[in-house]
Amino acid sequence: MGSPDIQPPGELNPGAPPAPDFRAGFVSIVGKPNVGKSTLMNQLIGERLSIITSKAQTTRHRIMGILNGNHNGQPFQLVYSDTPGIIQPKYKLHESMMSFVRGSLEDADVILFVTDIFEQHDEDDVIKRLKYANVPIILLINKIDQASPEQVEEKIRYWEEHFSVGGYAVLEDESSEGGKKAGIPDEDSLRFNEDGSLVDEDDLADDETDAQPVAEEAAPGAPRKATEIIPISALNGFNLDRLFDDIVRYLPVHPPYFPEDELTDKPERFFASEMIREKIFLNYKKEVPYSSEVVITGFKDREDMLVISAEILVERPTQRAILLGEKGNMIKKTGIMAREELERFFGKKVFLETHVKVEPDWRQKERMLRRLGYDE
Ligand SMILES: Nc1nc2c(ncn2[C@@H]2O[C@H](COP(=O)(O)OP(=O)(O)OP(=O)(O)O)[C@@H](O)[C@H]2O)c(=O)[nH]1
Repeated sequence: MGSPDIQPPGELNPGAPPAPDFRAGFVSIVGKPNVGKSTLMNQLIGERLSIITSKAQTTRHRIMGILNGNHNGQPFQLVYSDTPGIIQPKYKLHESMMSFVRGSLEDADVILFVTDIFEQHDEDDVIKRLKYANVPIILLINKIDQASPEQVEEKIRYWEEHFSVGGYAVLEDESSEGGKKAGIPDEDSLRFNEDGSLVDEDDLADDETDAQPVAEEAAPGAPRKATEIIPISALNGFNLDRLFDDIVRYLPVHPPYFPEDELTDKPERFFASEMIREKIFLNYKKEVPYSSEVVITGFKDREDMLVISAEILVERPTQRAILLGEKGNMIKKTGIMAREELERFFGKKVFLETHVKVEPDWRQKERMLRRLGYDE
């Protein structure tokens, strides 16, 4: 099963007024580090906007990905926000990262709370942040490709107890039929009543035929719970059609926020620095990736190629030595990998030059962090 099948926008003509039933909204993807938030966003968007590595805390910024489309006749614009994994801040950098999470939750029309099947973390800090968000929260159990149906069932039960389903109640409408999935475990067991008990599909059958989507708000100020729980595999695209149906259904009726041709709120330079940073995460161990930051100092779009200059900041001379490697071997390897990735992303030949510079304690310096774009 692949990513959601989305029709091109069709009636979204620039300058033309949007359809009266146009739906648009902000969807925030939040959760602990390394649970698969960036993988999910890239799958939902169909573009590789967010960098992905197997190391925790790869994402440092809030990255918006914009998707226009037409889903079962419903024109929509989705503005996804991939956010840094929620952690207890140790550095000023972490505080800024957490302020991106806060900002994305304040804007959200729908929240995707991503957990993974093996997660042993204590998610209380995530739940605390979600408690009073008065919008639908879809709790996703990711990486189920690595689990048995029994393990998935067990995890669903765990989440029913810890963040039980309730709040926004949405009835199925006919248009979602195609999006329903044979899930793991079977789909019926994933529909819940407000009290957290399972929905009896036979009871629903009569109502479903002419039911319209209904979003029932939780009482103002009441602590929020998950609106529903969906097991997924972001990597394999499993259950993402079903998730997509639900996201579109929860979107408010609203005109588009961004022009149709806009893919993201971030400039090209941002993606260039992120791709170089990703290769640093892949090639170096321990503190080095976490102590590194990439600043694009030159970005020239020539007819035949992109000429990109990047400065890699590290905190200590020893880290600079590691980054460079013996006779500059390591930085050369990283540069080649980054250049290849940049060429794929920009669809053009790239000339990349990198310099490694020591900037002591940049992660702790407010002024430096502001310069590096760590403010909302
Ligand atoms: N098996 C499996 N692995 C997955 C799945 N989704 C993500 N991963 C892997 O999990 C790791 C972390 O994925 P990311 O998407 O970077 O996770 P994240 O939550 O954005 O991480 P942070 O940036 O640290 O917050 C990567 O190695 C992914 O390939 C999945 O559905 N199945």
